[in-house]
Amino acid sequence: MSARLLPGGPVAASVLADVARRADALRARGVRPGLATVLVGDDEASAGYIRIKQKQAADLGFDSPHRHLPADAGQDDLLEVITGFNADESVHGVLVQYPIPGHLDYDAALQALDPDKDVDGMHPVNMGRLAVGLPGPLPCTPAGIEALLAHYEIPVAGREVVILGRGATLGRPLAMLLAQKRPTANAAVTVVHTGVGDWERYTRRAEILIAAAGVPGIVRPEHVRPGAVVIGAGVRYAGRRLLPDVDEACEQVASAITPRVGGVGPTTVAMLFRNAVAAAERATR
Ligand SMILES: Nc1nc2c(c(=O)[nH]1)N[C@@H](CN(C=O)c1ccc(C(=O)N[C@@H](CCC(=O)O)C(=O)O)cc1)CN2
Repeated sequence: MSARLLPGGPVAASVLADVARRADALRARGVRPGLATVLVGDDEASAGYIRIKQKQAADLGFDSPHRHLPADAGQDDLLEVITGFNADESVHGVLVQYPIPGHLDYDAALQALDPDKDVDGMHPVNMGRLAVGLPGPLPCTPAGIEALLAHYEIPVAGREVVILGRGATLGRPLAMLLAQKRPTANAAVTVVHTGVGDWERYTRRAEILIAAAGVPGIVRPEHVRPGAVVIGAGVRYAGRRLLPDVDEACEQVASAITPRVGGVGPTTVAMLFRNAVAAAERATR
């Protein structure tokens, strides 16, 4: 068997088309959506992602003020930039590009953000909203995965979804999202992690297996139930080289699978803009 591929590009395009319509409607009533970005240090990959986001912002007609702090900036410098954007009414969304230099505290920076401007959906208030089912910005990669499954009409409701990985940015919020009572979710979700000695006992049961461990090549064909849908969401980088969690050979066992490059990744950026346009709509209602 060779699995059907599930590229993220068409999913992202459809989300961004909706964002473009909503941004046009905002501008028609005099509101230009504003997405601010913050980069600390000289990480080449992060600078590249910021450029992608700024280009996308320009294409969608967003303002995108940017602050680049030097690698030796202090926590106070970072907090000053964040509180400045919090107070700026022309800025509806703010993101601090991850990673930041090791001497800085990312969680503290996140907590300094106005939760209503948190376009990454990672502020504890927004995680809490997700946990209790209140509306709010959703973490981008989990939201991208839900959108990808819906786009390819892969039924999720009532099915056995196993997530390998319990990280705060991916596995944990994704479990909350896919267990919610909505037509594109409503699954029987299990979260397992690599600290569980026999984690493959769980992954082999999955009708939909989502690899979110960040361990290159950890999911091999023998860990996959034949005919399962496999979503590769966890990645590591060696420099700029992408090292996915899912071994290529899983294509021979799965019925459908995300490509190793161009799978979940592109949906993450689209969801960022969906959160940003929603923040602008909320702030100017
Ligand atoms: N504040 C944030 N920081 C970071 C995030 C984030 O969502 N918010 N995510 C990553 C970086 N990132 C966006 O910022 C990002 C990374 C990768 C991709 C992507 O589409 N990757 C492609 C592969 C491209 C390649 O070959 O390298 C893919 O997965 O197919 C999009 C966004 C960390 N920081």
